[in-house]
Amino acid sequence: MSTSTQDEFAIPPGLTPELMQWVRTQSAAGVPLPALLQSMRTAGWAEHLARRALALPEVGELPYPFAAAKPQAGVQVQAHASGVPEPQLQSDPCSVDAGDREVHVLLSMRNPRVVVFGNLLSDEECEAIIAAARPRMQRSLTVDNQSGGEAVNDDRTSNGMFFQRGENEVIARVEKRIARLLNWPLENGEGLQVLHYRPGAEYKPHYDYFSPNEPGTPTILKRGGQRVGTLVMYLNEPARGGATIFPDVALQVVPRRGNAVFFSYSQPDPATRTLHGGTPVLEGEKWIATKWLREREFK
Ligand SMILES: O=C(O)CCC(=O)C(=O)O
Ligand SMILES: [Fe+2]
Repeated sequence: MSTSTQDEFAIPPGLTPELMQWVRTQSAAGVPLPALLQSMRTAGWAEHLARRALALPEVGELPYPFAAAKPQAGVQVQAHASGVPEPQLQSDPCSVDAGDREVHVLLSMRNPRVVVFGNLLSDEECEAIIAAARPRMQRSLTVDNQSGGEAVNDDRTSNGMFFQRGENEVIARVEKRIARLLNWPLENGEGLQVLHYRPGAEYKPHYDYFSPNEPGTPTILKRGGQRVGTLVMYLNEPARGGATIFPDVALQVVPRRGNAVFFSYSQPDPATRTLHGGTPVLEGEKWIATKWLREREFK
């Protein structure tokens, strides 16, 4: 008796036909899921009902396709098809052709959108990037009032430097590979940033997008718009500590040379659940290269 047509328009318990129609219209117009969720919260919908309407997993529940809930008709669960970088993973491949290299897919999470890649960089490329960055590292230390010496900065205790886009042959090759892997124009990428963490150094949890409420943000956005994605590439391996963590979903990515963690955010909003940080290095040191991706050309 039940047909797929009826299923498509079935109204989930606790929701109204008007609401579901609104969801379908908004979704078809390309409004991202985090924005729809926020609108429904603002309109007074209970969190579990708002999530039900959007076919989003309950807080603490596994995301689709692991959850029992199926997406509602017209709702794009893959809200990242346009507007943010996204690797080509629709056919569940074990590896992706990034032009000059087969990159392995090690983990794929939908909400937040996180993908862990293996074999993105060769050992030689990691070494070359560290060697070129090392003499240019800036110490992000502050003066310690107590000792008169230098003390580490509270939130970000690594040292860093930026390369120009395409600055040398290795950088240009890697940038081209990233553009292909993430289906995002090379010109929308910021210059590669290299960070070096010594024991005790960390990067406290933060968002990579520019907070809409900060006075300096409009000026920053003139150069290419918002950040919409991040690729953190591991250039070496600390002996202990130094993982990249996503506290909202208790995910911990362990640094492994040549691997990378990618995440995207379709809104500058905590609803994207892309809060992340680098835990303190406990033993050894940690080198990473970060590529931030903007909405438009970054000049
Ligand atoms: O050190 C890490 O693993 C995270 C780095 C990070 O958050 C960033 O570069 O934006
Ligand atoms: Fe970050």
